[in-house]
Amino acid sequence: MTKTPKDKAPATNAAAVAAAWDKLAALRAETQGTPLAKLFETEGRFGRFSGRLGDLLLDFSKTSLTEEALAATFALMRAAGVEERRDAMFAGAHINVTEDRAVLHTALRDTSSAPILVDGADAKPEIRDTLARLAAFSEGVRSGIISGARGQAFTDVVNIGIGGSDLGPAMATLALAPYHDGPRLHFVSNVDGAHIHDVLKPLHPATTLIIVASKTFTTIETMTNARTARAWLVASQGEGAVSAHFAAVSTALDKVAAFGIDTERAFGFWDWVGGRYSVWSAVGLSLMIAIGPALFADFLAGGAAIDEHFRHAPLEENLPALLAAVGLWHRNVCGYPTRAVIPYDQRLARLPAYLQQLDMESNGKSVTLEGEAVTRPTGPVVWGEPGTNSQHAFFQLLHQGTDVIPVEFLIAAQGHEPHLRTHHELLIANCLAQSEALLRGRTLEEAQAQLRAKGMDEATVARVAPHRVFPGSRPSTTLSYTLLDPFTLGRIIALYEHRVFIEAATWGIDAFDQWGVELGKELATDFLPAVTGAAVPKGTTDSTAGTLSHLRSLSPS
Ligand SMILES: O=P(O)(O)OC[C@H]1O[C@](O)(CO)[C@@H](O)[C@@H]1O
Repeated sequence: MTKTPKDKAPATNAAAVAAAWDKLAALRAETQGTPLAKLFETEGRFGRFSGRLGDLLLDFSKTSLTEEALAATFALMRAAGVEERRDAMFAGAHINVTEDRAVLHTALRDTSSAPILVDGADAKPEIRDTLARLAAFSEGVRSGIISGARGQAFTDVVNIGIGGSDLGPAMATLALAPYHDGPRLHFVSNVDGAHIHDVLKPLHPATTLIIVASKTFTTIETMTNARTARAWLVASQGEGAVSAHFAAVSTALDKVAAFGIDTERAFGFWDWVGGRYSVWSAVGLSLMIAIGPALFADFLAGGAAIDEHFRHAPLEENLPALLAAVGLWHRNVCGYPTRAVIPYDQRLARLPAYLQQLDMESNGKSVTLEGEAVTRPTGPVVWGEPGTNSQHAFFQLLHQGTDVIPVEFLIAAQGHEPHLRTHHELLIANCLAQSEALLRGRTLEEAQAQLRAKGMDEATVARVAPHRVFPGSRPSTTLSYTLLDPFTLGRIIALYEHRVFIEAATWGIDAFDQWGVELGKELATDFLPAVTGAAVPKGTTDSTAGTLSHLRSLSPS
């Protein structure tokens, strides 16, 4: 695709954008203070404030969005050029302006015959070819045809990567545990030696395959862990075993070769796939080995189904747009700085961490596409833990703390353990009860009545009742679906990807770079010599120098 100035700037209408923000602020002022429960007095709220796609249901009726506010949010998105920017992304325009790159992770899950042009060349043949090589390799490992240096089948696979080269496959592998029929999967990401030590300790080198996943193949954590794994393998199997026991996933295949990994075992991807969007690419190799290429194809198909929907459904019926509308309303209009993601699914335990990178690395930005300071808050803090565990940890603050924290619940109608149906019923009951309780709260009068009903004297009622008041009107959304299968996981991830995209496009920021992280990488490299004995870099504060000197005095000589 030819780069034109049009690629670099979305079609925004500044006056209309400003008017839409003003309208939203005015609508908020009108309705602020109205209890959320009161909104349900108007019949049909659930129907009007929910969106469906097949069995996916996004219920956002437990938010303070009104019909007018929702319409104003869509007007804002349109004025900000969200639809044009979406089309530009799918067309391969260089919408990642600071890195001058196309953004086409969606191409990885597009199995249609239509070509996808990246800088004038069809990307599809290479995508198909890589997918076929990944499938052949995965099947080989799963069947034992591809084996270790001494002919033993691989029982364990260790993916070494960090950030997008770890979180996606690690999150998805746990999420899809019921579908595993391949070797055991392990993930090493942290440069803390404890991580690789603990992962490798129970494994046997003769039956372990190591996948080094790194888009750049320069990330210090990954390269350090890869070298440690190599030494671990060589110590017991000899240098000659490296080619049989290592595979790599990267865009830098020259660096993979320089590391000594066989080119037959190297799987490429492209600079138009951002790290945090790369689980759909060869970075998903570990997942494919765990669940097999056919189910991996289902996972891709789930993503593609949301892409289709995102491209063609009007914003008013578009699930990513509905989720983004809630996000923008909460972040910018209501001023809530964080949002909690609470999957009522133990196997989605890593989803909050995955979404943290997706959302916060994408939208943690303070300048616009034009390089000017933003004038409104951008990405919120995203955090969470699975329910019901989180109920016994931080839900106290969600219910009675001084901050309003919108919650995004996820729940399946079915679990994978039909013999434990009671557990799943309890899970659903808890999820729904929490969203209802956050919404309704409990008034002082209700608290007092409850205590009186328990036979408490008036003095105790007066003392205890205030502590049992819940303000309520705490917003939440609930995403529900049949079962967390590969297709649905693909849909959930793509849904969130496009939500992040829409929010970024509305704010006019570049969601696809991560210069803030690059800064940390540079500084750590500068500090390494000082940790091992050299002088601290010039300009280091007393604070850092003092702590470093303390650590050095305590480290083994
Ligand atoms: O895949 P790589 O190049 O090793 O990078 C790992 C991660 O580092 C980052 O650049 C910064 O954390 C992420 O965007 C990326 O997913």
